[in-house]
Amino acid sequence: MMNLKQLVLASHNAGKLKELQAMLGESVQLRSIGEFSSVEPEETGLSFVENAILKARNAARISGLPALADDSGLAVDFLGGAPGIYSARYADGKGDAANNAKLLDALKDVPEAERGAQFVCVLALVRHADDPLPILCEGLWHGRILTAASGEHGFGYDPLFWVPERNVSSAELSPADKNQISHRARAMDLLRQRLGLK
Ligand SMILES: O=P(O)(O)OP(=O)(O)OP(=O)(O)OC[C@H]1O[C@@H](n2cnc3c(O)ncnc32)[C@H](O)[C@@H]1O
Ligand SMILES: [Mg+2]
Repeated sequence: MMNLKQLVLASHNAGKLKELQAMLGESVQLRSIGEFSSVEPEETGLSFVENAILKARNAARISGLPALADDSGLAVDFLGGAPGIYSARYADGKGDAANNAKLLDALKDVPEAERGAQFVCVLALVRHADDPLPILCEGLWHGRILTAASGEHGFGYDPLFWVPERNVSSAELSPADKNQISHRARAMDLLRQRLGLK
C-alpha cells in the first residue's frame, strides 16, 4: 500500500484542493503540486479519464510522490455535453466569470425543461509516474443551468448550477453540504472505499 500521508494533489485549482482535503479529513494530508511547480500540463486527452491520468502522472513525476488528480467539468444536455472536458477553457482561458457569461449566453431563451446538466468528476490516483494501474473513480451530479448566477460559495460554475434535491444553486449550498452530495463527493466516496479508508 502506498504511503498516503504524502499525497500530492495534481491541481492548481484552490477550490478543488479545499473540497478534497475536507472530504479526506486529517488522515491524509494533500500537498498541492503548486509547491513543486507552477507549470500546468497541457490537458491533451479526449476524456476526463485521460486528462486525470495525465495530470496525476505529471505531478508524480515532478514531486516523486503518489499523486491524485481531479479532472472535472460541466456537461450541458442542450449543448450536446459541452463544455465537458473543455469546461475550464470554455471562454478561452478568461476565467470563471467569462465561462459563466458564455454559458448563460449559449442557453439564452432555452426553456427550463431543456436546461439539464451534469457535473462530472474523475479522480485518478497513481502510486508513481509510470504506474500501470491507476485507481479511477467517477462521480456525476445532475442538475439544471439557471438563467442568472446565484450564491457566493464554491467556485467555477457553481452559481449557475441548480441542485434539484436542495432547491438552491450549488453556490448557495454551504461547503459542508456541497461536499456531501457533489460529483466530487461521489467520486471521493468510491476512492475512499478503494483505499480502505472507510
Ligand atoms: O486542471 P486543474 O489544475 O485541476 O484545475 P482546473 O480548474 O483547470 O480543472 P479542470 O481542468 O478539471 O477543469 C474543471 C472545470 O470545471 C469546473 N468545475 C469542476 N468542478 C466544479 C465544481 O465543483 N463547481 C463548479 N465548477 C466546477 C471548473 O471551474 C473548471 O472550469
Ligand atoms: Mg485544468
